[in-house]
Amino acid sequence: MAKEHPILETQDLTIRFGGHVAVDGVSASFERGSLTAIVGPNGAGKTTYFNLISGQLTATSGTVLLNGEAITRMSVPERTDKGIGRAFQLTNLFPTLSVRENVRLVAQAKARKGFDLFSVAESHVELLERADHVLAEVRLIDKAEQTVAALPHGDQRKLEVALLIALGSQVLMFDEPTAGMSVDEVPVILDLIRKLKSDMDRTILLVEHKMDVIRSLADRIIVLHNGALVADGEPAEVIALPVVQEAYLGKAPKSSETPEAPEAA
Ligand SMILES: Nc1ncnc2c1ncn2[C@@H]1O[C@H](COP(=O)(O)OP(=O)(O)OP(=O)(O)O)[C@@H](O)[C@H]1O
Repeated sequence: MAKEHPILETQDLTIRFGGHVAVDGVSASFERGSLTAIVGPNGAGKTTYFNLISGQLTATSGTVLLNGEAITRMSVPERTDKGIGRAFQLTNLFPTLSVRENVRLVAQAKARKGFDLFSVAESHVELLERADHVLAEVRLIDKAEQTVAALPHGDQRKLEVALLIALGSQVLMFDEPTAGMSVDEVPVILDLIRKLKSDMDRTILLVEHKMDVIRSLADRIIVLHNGALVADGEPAEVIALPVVQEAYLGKAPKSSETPEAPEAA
């Protein structure tokens, strides 16, 4: 049997801004159902790497593959259609409509896009059922009737994730998902991310600075430094590396220690 492609892969992915190489030959592959945290000091290239995957930026060289298909030159909407879901970038919430209607409208738009002569258009009831299924998945079903404008911030974020799922996102990307959240909203969103992985087998990429968040969620950590991938492995193994200790805990590596990765690129 042919080997299954990793759901997402970057091969020698590079972007230059003038003379500055912000992402420098990053090769990494992501298995279905995995949760990978991408870490590194400020300016390491984490958000730029995200932008290259989701399409906000186009690589100078290298390739992004989704299910084995090159998406490197595709626009953001094309990548979204293919299954890349970047969280908290949606501006198309309808604040005066209910939570359920918001999800239904996205499910409907998605169904229309996939419509062809041989497919059967889904009925309104089927779309509502689909919407409720997604809302149950993100633990927002009990708020289905509420208008979006009345939702607390944490629930609006859940709804945004629901919309990505309704759009068919296979890879969910979170760039500092707890930034700007109140203390009681943080566990809500962390719990959601955990459930997306464990209950729904989604593939999750997370840019995060907070080590406690990373420890509690990630099953793999990738470290970027000056745009390059310098470490890639299990959380405990990677966190113990001098390069990570230095960047996150302010501990300078001893001169005898070389910041080598278990699986350096
Ligand atoms: N559009 C751009 N034009 C020029 N330089 C850019 C652009 N986007 C990013 N950079 C530069 O690329 C480098 C990587 O930036 P990036 O925002 O990806 O880092 P980061 O690891 O996400 O940092 P932080 O943790 O502070 O968010 C930085 O030096 C930044 O100034």
